[in-house]
Amino acid sequence: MEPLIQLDNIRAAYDKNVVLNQVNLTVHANDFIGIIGPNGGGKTTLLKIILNLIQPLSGRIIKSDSVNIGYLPQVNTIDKQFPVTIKDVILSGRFATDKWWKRANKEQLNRVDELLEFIGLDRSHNVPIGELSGGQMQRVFLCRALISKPNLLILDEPNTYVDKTFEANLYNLLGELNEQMAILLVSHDVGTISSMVKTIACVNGGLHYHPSNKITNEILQSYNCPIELVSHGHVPHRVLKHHDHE
Ligand SMILES: Nc1ncnc2c1ncn2[C@@H]1O[C@H](COP(=O)(O)OP(=O)(O)OP(=O)(O)O)[C@@H](O)[C@H]1O
Repeated sequence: MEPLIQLDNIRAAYDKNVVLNQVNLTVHANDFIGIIGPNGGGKTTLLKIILNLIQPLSGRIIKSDSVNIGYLPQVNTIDKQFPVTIKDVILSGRFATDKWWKRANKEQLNRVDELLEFIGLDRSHNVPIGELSGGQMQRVFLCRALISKPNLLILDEPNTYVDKTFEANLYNLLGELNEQMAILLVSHDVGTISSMVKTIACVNGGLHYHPSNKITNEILQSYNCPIELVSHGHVPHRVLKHHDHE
C-alpha cells in the first residue's frame, strides 16, 4: 500500500543551526511509531516538518493525497488564558479539512459529545479552557486532533500532564485508535512508550529507525543512544541522554 508520508533525506535548521540531518522516515497506515530522543534532539522539529509548519533546508516530503493529520501539540505551548470553551477548542480541529468560514455541522457537533465520552471527560462543552487542569486540557486537545477523523494522529508528549489514573486509559485509547489510524507518538521517556508502540524512531540530529518496540540497552548503545535513569517525583524514568557523536 502507498505510504501516508515519506521523508527523504531531510535537513532542517533554525537560522544556521542545523538540527536534523539526513533524516528518512516512511509512515504507513496503522503504523504506531514511538519517536524518542533526548531533549533538543529534534523530535518536535521533525513533527513540524511533517505538518508543514516549517520548511526543510533540503530533502523531500512526499504525502499521499489521502493523508489527513490530527495533531496534539505539547500542552505547554497552549495559552490557557485564551477565552475559548471546550467546544470551541475541539471544533477548531475541523479546520484541518474544513474551510475556516464553514459552520460546524450537526454531525461534527455530535462528534464533540462522542469524543468527550470516548476520552472520559465529564465537563460541560461551555467550560472555558482556563478552568481545566493540564491533564484535562490535554484530553480536550486530543479530541480536537480527532474531530476531523484523521488517518494519521501525531502526539507530542501526550503524557506530560496526564494524571496516573488516566495514563493507562490513554494508552488503551491509543491502542483502539491505532486500529483506525497511524500514530506518531513523541516522548523522551523510553520506558513509558515501549509497551505501546510497534516501532521506534530515535531522533538525535539524525534518525535511527528500529523496526521493533523492544528497546534494549544494547540496541540503544549500538546506535549511540545511551539512556539514563532520571527521577520525576518518586518514579524513576529511563530517558535518553544527548548523543555526543552528532
Ligand atoms: N523556533 C526555534 N528557533 C531556534 N531554535 C529552535 C527553535 N525551536 C527549536 N530550536 C532548537 O532546535 C533544537 C531541536 O529542538 P526540538 O524542539 O525539535 O527538540 P526536541 O527533541 O523536541 O526537544 P524536547 O524533548 O525538549 O521537546 C534545540 O536545540 C532547540 O533549542
